[in-house]
Amino acid sequence: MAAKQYQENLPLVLLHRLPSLNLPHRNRLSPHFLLLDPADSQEPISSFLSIHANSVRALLCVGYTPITSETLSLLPSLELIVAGSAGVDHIDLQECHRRGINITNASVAFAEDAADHAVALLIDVLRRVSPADRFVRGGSWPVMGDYPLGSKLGGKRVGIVGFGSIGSEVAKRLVAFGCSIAYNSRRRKPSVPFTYYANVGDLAAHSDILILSCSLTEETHHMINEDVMTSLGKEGVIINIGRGSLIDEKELVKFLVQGKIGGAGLDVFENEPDVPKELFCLDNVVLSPHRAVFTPESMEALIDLTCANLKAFFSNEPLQSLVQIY
Ligand SMILES: O=CC(=O)O
Repeated sequence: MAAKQYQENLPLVLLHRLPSLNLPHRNRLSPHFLLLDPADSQEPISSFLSIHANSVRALLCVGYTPITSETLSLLPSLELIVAGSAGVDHIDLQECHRRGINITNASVAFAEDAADHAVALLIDVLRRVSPADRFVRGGSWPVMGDYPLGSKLGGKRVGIVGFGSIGSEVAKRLVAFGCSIAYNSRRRKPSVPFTYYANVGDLAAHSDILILSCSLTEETHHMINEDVMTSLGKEGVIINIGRGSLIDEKELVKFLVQGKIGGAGLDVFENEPDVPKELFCLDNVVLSPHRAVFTPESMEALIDLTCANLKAFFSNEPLQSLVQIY
């Protein structure tokens, strides 16, 4: 197969995916690129890669398939990784930086849906939509009478951690709900009109709600710890659509079980798909299975972005969603 298409001069794109992951955009990509898929080959992956190693300049990473320094060392000609995810914590970024490999991600394709999901989790926690649904379905209404009041979203002080494309979509929505916004990110963004806190603990101390939409790095691992949750306070709510390990999850469970924070809406967890069982019986906690960014529409946007990045790369034009590596 490769030999035929090498002749057709299509640019080579290596697919990197766990065998369980499908490539929904295969039909859209294959007219323009020769997709080298180790899953199509009988060879073990290392010999497959060694055959193509020197020809592969671009790699398409499906889902969160890890890209380690070992994988990178098999691909000496690699110049570009197109990640099909917003987060790139499954990729060895420092090694990419050292090798001069660019990375693009999917945040811009996913931002609106991720932001919608963050707001959905938040409204659910504040207004107790999911537990109220269980109350009605479980037949408790006629027996127990009025359901306890939830609290209003408008007027809340929301601290957004990570103010990239997803964080700014969250802000846009919550401004419309009448919330006041502040944010924390690596550095202050001159074009953003909201109060900036360089320290996440200070942001928590000035917020009723923390929404996590930043990337997971060595610096942000467990950034939401005992001190930050204490600063957020007993009524405070945490929404996490970033990565589970942004929060010290054991500490979060303790704070929730002991009533030391007000609630949480969580789409991501430290050891997915395992979720701490202690959370299951808490009505002030809403859980979703790492689905914030996924809609049929966001998948279409991902395909468009993937094609655009690969076409730009092979025609020496600027990439559409280059990840800055610090
Ligand atoms: O979590 C989802 C993503 O990183 O795309």
